[in-house]
Amino acid sequence: MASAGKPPLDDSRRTTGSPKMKTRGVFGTENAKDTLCRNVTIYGRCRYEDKGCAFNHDPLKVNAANQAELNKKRFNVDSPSFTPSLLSGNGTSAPKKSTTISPKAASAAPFQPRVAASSRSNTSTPTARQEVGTPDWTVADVQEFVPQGFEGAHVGPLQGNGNGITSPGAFDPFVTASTPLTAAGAVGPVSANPYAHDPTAALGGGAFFANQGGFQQPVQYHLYAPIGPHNQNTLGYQRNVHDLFLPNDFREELQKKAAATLQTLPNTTLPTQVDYFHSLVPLDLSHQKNAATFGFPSWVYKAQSSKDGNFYALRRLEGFRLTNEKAIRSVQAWKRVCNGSVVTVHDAFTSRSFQDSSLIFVTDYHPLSKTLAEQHLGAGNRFQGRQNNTHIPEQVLWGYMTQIANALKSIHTNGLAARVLEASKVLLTGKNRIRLNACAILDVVQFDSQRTVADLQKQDLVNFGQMIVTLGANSPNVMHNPTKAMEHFTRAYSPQMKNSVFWLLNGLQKDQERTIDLFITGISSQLMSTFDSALHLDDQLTSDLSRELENGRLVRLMTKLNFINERPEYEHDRQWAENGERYFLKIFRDYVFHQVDASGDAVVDLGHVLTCLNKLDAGSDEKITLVSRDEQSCFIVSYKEVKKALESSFQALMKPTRRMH
Ligand SMILES: Nc1ncnc2c1ncn2[C@@H]1O[C@H](COP(=O)(O)OP(=O)(O)OP(=O)(O)O)[C@@H](O)[C@H]1O
Repeated sequence: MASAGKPPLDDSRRTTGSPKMKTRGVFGTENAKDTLCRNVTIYGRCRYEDKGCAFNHDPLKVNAANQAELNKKRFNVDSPSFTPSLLSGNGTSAPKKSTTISPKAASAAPFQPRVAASSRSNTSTPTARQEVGTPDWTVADVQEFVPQGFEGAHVGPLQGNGNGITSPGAFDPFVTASTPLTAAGAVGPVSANPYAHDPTAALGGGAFFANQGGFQQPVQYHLYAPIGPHNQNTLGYQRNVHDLFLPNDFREELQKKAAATLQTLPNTTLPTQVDYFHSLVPLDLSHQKNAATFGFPSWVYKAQSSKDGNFYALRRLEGFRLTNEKAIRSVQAWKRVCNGSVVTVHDAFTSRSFQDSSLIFVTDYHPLSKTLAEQHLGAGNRFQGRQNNTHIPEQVLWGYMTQIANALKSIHTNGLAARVLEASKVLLTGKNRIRLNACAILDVVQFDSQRTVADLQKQDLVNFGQMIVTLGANSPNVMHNPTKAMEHFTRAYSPQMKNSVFWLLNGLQKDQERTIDLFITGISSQLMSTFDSALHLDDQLTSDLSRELENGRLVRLMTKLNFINERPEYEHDRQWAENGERYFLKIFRDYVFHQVDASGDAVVDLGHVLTCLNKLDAGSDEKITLVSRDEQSCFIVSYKEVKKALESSFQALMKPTRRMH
């Protein structure tokens, strides 16, 4: 039942008493007469109007004073509902808008779900809902109110997951808010988020996470599910809808990457600006400080550049103090390393934006990439029992070796050494596609090291070998016992692979010259096979791309049509009127999109649409019969004529003087 002090709802669904309903009854019955009945807002009328409903049923009568009062209570960025619940839970005051909400947050359209509005109803600003929220307060929205996990953080007990871990609506970029959430709050692909265990740890760990449960809305992948006739049921010349677009998994992968790239964290306590970067999003899967690789704890963020608008990965070395200016200049040489197997380095600078002295490296950002350690050695796994370190097939390992050899060739040719060659610093950016990451860092941090480049390059080869053995054994610590590690490797892989790795491991021996060039010569047959795979992939991508080619053309054509059709400012223009020469463009639109079948049902046939648009684009001589909606006019026109009308109408539209008459 609707709780006291609120308008009753017509819809029986509403009577089940959503938890939000209880929080929304802020109007006392004494001012009910000044309050527009919610049923009027939602359904246009109220069944209880004559049965004692105390609320106002005439929108015009809602007095202005009340309106002003309501406007004052409108939801805005300062409203508590925007306060991350973990912060408020900790008694931390709501961060100020100016310091916490990035400029991007306001315009982050893809992540501004309508359901964000429903989260408002969960907090102390519900009054705005009825009057302000009508445009997005559709009946369809009514049911879904607030994701459970999010609500729990405010008003209810914490949500528990199957592992006994409580998650107060922890931020998860891929949890949809538009789909009704389960009790665990997880729908759709869920990325591992360490902070879901312990949100406060994020604050201490340098990665300043804010609780944004239910804020993000992923792309609705299911809308593209390839349901349709199977190929064997169709004739050779027939096409399925999904034959016309990118393959599903590839499209989904690209969309996920785009979503990850555009992801923002509006209420984060990370700095709003780090030099010329803004909109920081942490990428680390663990909040534990680890200084093993660089001698300083490092944190990785995605950020957008205000110089060029592109997204970059920022690696921050916490607590680093630059003592020698020359050190940071060594990054210049790394900027020249342009290689498909190395994450490109763009810049390095020191920063105090994190309230300490930090060193920041700017590199390319590769959305949704994992490290090889995460992929094969179980690093970053939230649940120990879930480690799934499967044996890496020999062909895949050769692929990795080829790519690393390619990277080292380029680095060594530039007179540099990778220095960091470990599984946690190699990024997997696509299927079996890897890139060396974080190479330039030790050149700055250990600038004063006495080792020569030649020496460091030799060390690279040894590190390379050790990494392959570690990956082959699927065990991060296998190199603690090299003999056992090699025994295992010999059992699992071919003699050629074993010999290559053995050669690398002995890179420091003085008796023989060992360079990356020699190694590449030694594995040439494998290079050919990797090269061939790359060519196949290239062919595949070219063919996938060509499927999309036509779509862009047709979108442009449809855009043109829509620019012209039914422009309100031309309503009384004879050129556009019922007898005007452009009138049939409007009817053509009906012909393409609004046909009905014999029983009056809409014809939803993509094939028909594509055929018509293609013929229009080509200006075919084929004639079609266009009948007006009132069936009073009938035109027999060729596509060629429609095309001519489309072009001239569009040109007319483009002329600025057109509206002077
Ligand atoms: N350039 C980048 N583009 C996209 N993601 C990246 C980039 N660099 C690192 N990452 C991601 O950031 C996360 C943290 O990277 P990092 O190199 O710190 O690895 P790590 O596993 O945390 O290692 P460590 O424990 O040594 O800090 C990883 O999940 C990695 O995939």
